[in-house]
Amino acid sequence: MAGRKSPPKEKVMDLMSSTSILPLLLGCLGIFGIYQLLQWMRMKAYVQNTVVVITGATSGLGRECARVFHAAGAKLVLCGRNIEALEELTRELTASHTSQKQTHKPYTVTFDLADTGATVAAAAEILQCFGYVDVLINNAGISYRGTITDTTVDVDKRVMETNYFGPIALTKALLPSMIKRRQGHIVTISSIQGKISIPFRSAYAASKHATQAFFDCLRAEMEQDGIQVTVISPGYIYTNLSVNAITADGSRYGALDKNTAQGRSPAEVAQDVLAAVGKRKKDVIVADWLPSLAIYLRTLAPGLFFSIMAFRARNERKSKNS
Ligand SMILES: NC(=O)C1=CN([C@@H]2O[C@H](COP(=O)(O)OP(=O)(O)OC[C@H]3O[C@@H](n4cnc5c(N)ncnc54)[C@H](OP(=O)(O)O)[C@@H]3O)[C@@H](O)[C@H]2O)C=CC1
Ligand SMILES: CCCCCCCCCCCCCCCC(=O)OCC(=O)COP(=O)(O)O
Repeated sequence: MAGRKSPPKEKVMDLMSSTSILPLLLGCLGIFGIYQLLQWMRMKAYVQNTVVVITGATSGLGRECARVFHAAGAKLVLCGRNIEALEELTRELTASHTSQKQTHKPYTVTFDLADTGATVAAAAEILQCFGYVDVLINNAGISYRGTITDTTVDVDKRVMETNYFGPIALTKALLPSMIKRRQGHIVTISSIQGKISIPFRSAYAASKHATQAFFDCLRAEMEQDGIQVTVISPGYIYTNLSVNAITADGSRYGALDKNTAQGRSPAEVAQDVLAAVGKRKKDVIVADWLPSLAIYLRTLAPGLFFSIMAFRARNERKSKNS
C-alpha cells in the first residue's frame, strides 16, 4: 500500500537481498574461516617433529609448554635442575601417547642456569639428543621482592644470572649450529616487567628489561641467517613464581601472591606460546588490557606513569607497615 512504512527488520532484509550483501558477508566469513584454518595447519606443521628445547620444564609455564608442544608432535628436550621432576614429567608425557598423532619420547638435561660453565656444557648435551635444535624456549626464571635499599648486590646478581646471563649463555652456545643449518627459532619468556618497571621488583624488572633488549638485538642480527626470535611478555600467571621468588637477603619469599593466584592459567598461556611460535611472531604481549595500557602510558605519558608507580610504592609501604 502506498505510503505504508515497512518495519525495520523487513527493510534490512530487503536491503540485504537487493544489494547481495548477505552472500557477500557469507563469502567473507568463508574466506576468513579458510584463512584461519590454513594458519592453524601451518602452525601445527611448524611444530610437528621439530626439536624443541624448554628450560624450566619442571614447573608452571614450562611444564605446560612441555605438555602443549608434546601434544603438537614436537621432539622435546626438557631442561631443569630437578631430575626427579623432569623424569616424572617425561613419564606423564610418554603415557599420554595417543594413536591419533605421532608423539616422541622426550629427553631430559639437568643443569643450573645460574652456572654459566654448566649451561655451556649442557648445550653440548642438548645438541647430542637429536643432533640439532629447531626451537629453544628460554622459559626458566625466578622473581624477587624487596626494596632497593635493603637488597644486596649478590641478590641482584643471582636474579640476573638466572634470568639473563643463563639464557643468553645457552642461546649463544646453541646459535652456531642453528646458523650452520640456516634454521632455528629462539623464544624467550620475558614479562610485562620487561617493558615497564614496578616498585619492589628492581632486580626482576631489570633482568627482564635486559632480556628484551638482548633478544631484540639478536632478532636484527640473525635476520640474515634465517633465525627467528620471539619475545613473549606475559602478565600474571597462576604458578609458583611468587612462592619461589627471592627477597632482599636472598631468602625464599615463600608465599602465593594475590595477583599471581588471580593470574591466567599456565595451560592457557602455553597455548599462546605455541601460537606465537607457530605464527613466528616477533614480540607478543600476553596480558589483560591494564598492563597493556600501562606500557602505552610509560611511552606516551611517562610523567603520569611514574606518578602512578610512586603512589603504588607509597601505598604498598603503608600497608606493609600497618
Ligand atoms: N608467573 C607469572 O606471573 C609470570 C611468569 N613469567 C615468566 O615465566 C617464566 C616461568 O615462570 P613460572 O612458570 O611462572 O614460575 P615457576 O617458579 O613455576 O617456574 C620457574 C622454572 O624456572 C626454573 N628455574 C629457576 N631457577 C633456575 C635455575 N637457576 N636454573 C635452571 N632452572 C631454573 C625452575 O626450576 P626448579 O624446579 O629447578 O626451581 C622452574 O622450572 C619465568 O621466566 C617468569 O619470569 C612472566 C610473567 C608472569
Ligand atoms: C589514567 C589511566 C590509568 C591507567 C593505569 C595504568 C597503570 C596500572 C599499573 C599496572 C601495572 C601492571 C603490572 C603488571 C605486572 C605483571 O604482569 O608482571 C608479570 C610478572 O612477571 C609477575 O612477576 P611477579 O614476581 O611480580 O609476580
